[in-house]
Amino acid sequence: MNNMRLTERAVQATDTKITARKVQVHYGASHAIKDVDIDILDKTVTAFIGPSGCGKSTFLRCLNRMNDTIAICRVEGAILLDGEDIYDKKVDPVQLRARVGMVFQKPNPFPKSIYDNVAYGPKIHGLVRNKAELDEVVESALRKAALWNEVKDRLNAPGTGLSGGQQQRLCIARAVATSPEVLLMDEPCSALDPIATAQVEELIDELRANFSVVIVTHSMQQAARVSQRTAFFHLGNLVEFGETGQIFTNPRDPRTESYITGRIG
Ligand SMILES: Nc1ncnc2c1ncn2[C@@H]1O[C@H](COP(=O)(O)OP(=O)(O)OP(=O)(O)O)[C@@H](O)[C@H]1O
Repeated sequence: MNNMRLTERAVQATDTKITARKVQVHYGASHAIKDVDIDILDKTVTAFIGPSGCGKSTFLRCLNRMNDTIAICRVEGAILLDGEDIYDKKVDPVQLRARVGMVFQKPNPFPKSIYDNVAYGPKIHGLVRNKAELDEVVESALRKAALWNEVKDRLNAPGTGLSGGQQQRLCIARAVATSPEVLLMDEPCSALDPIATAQVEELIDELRANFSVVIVTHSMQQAARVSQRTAFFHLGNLVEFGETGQIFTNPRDPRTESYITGRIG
C-alpha cells in the first residue's frame, strides 16, 4: 500500500503532460521521424531545435494530430496526453486541438473582427452560455496574450488590420481562448521584427504559468531565452533531450555539440 502511494506521488511529481513512445512518422516511403521517445512536462517551455528538415515540425504536429490532414502521412507509436492515447479511435481530433492548441509560423487571423477571432473557438466548442460569458472569455484571452490594452477600444476592427506582432498575439489569444492545456508553437516569431519577437518571447514565459508550451525554433538564442528543456533533432532522430542549460553548455552527444557550435545545420 505504502509503495503504491509512493509510486503515485512520484508520477505526480514529474508532472508529465505528454508522453511519446516509439513514434515513427512516414510521408509515403520517406521516414521522417524515427523511434522518438519524449516526456513533455506541464508548466514548462520545451524547445525543439535542429537543422532544417530534421523533423521538428512533423513531430510537433503529431502532438495534436495535425498530421491527420496530410494524406500521405502515417504516424505510429504511442502519444499520451495525461495518460490517454490521443490516437485512440474514441478521440475527436477537433476536441483534441482545443486541448492542444497551435500557433503557426505566419500569423493567420481569420478575416473577421478582433473579437470574433477570439470568440470563435469558445463558441464552436460550447464553452460559454451567453454573451456576457463570451465577453469575459475574450477579454481574459486577450489579456493572457498581452494584447488587451492595445485593442480594447477597437474589438470590432478586423484582425488582419493589426501589425504582424499584434496579429501573432491575436493568434495566441485565439489559441488560449479554448483553455488549452498545451500550446504548440511552430516558429512563432519567424515573421516578426525584433521588438515584436521580444514581446512574444516575454509572453511565452508568462504562458508557462498556465500551460505546457512546446516551441519549434531555428534560433538557438531563442531556445536558450525561452525554454527550460530542449530537444535536439537530427535526421528524424531525437538525439538529445534535457535541461536547456545543459544542452547548450554541456551537450552529451557530438551531433548536438556540432549543431550548437555551428558546424552542422
Ligand atoms: N507534407 C509533407 N509531405 C512530404 N514530406 C514532408 C511533408 N512535410 C515534411 N516532409 C518531409 O519530412 C522531413 C521533415 O520535415 P519537417 O518540416 O518536419 O522538418 P523541420 O525540422 O521542421 O524543418 P524546417 O526547420 O526546415 O522547418 C523533411 O524531409 C521534409 O521534406
